[in-house]
Amino acid sequence: MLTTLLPALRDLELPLRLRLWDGKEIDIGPTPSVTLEIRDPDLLSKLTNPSLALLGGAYVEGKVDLHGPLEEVIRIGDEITRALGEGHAAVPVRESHDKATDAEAISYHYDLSNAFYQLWLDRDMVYSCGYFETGTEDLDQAQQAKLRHLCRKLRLKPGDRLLDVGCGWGGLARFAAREYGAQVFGITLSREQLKLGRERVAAEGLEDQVRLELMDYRDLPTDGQFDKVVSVGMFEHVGHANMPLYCKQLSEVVRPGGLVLNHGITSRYIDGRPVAHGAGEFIDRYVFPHGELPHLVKIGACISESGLEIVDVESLRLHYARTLQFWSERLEARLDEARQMVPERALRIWRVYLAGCAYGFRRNWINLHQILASKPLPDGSHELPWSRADVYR
Ligand SMILES: C[S@@+](CC[C@H](N)C(=O)[O-])C[C@H]1O[C@@H](n2cnc3c(N)ncnc32)[C@H](O)[C@@H]1O
Repeated sequence: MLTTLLPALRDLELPLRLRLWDGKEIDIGPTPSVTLEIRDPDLLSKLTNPSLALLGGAYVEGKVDLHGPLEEVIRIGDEITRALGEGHAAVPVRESHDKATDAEAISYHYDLSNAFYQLWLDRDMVYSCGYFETGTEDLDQAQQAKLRHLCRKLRLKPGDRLLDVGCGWGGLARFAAREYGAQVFGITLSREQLKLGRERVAAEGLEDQVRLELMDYRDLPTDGQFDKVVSVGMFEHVGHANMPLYCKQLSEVVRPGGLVLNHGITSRYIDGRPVAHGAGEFIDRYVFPHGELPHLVKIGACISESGLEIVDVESLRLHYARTLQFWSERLEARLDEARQMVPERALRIWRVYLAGCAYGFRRNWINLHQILASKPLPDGSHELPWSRADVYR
């Protein structure tokens, strides 16, 4: 098998060294910066037709070990896959989503360990794309700027009733209450998030303003009681099939004249098929089971069909690449501590996922869009100012 694989790899001139199960080392190019240690001989035959799902899966299952900077490992894995991989056409995923399946998928990812997430997220544990106003900010600054950006787009003011759909550990809810005087109701499907989220609300003495609950978006009261609705990094879990229902919920929970802001990852492809070369397959199998990404035009269509009027759209793709780069570097710097918090298998999954997604956003495999929509008043007017100038003041 090596006789087929080695010439093909050598043609790519990658700074890669192979270390075989018997200790033998083969340099693929000059001055290798990355060593791929193949521990399972059966893997060799599969490497003649690799995919990112195969490589990532082999690492997670301990069939290979990776040595060298993770960013470089991912780049080399992508180059090998693109050059040698074939027959990995990505097919659009259309899974059915019910409450029980979604709750299980959410628990798998978000109930992993609060301590682990605390290790590499910012101080407010915001688990979504940051906002870099100049590109020189650190992670804490970028996440605070993102929370402010969201609140400004929502034109949040004291006393506003804000619903945060998929509130995570409550960072935005506390920010909106503390900085803008809003009354916030946040929902999550993760028990661990809820526990720590509530502790943090109490620690800040914000119980009168912030209520966090374990609730599915499908169970929200649809009586238009909220002035503003925000959903950040949540709709990736909804699924194509339920997207119209999700948008209908957003439209029905907000009062006429109110605003809805949806912030989330969007597909590069109109049909929402996963990223090529097996990256999407890896994410679905190991990271976000049942996650599905719609294209901007699809979520846009659903929002419009729900009766909301889209008033502003912003892409933050490179902001997410940078955020993920921070998360990945912060985790890489604290691997020994992380090993005390989660099983080795989970650590391997999260390492590949964070570095891989940073790479994917940088390469334009996926995007991130903030979509601001207004629920028109009966006469068709809305409550927004004439320009966006106030967002940047
Ligand atoms: C990536 S986290 C984002 C958390 C938070 N918005 C932030 O930016 O830090 C996704 C959140 O969506 C929530 N979520 C996912 N599916 C949900 C559902 N069906 N109903 C309610 N919340 C859900 C998860 O529990 C989690 O809190």
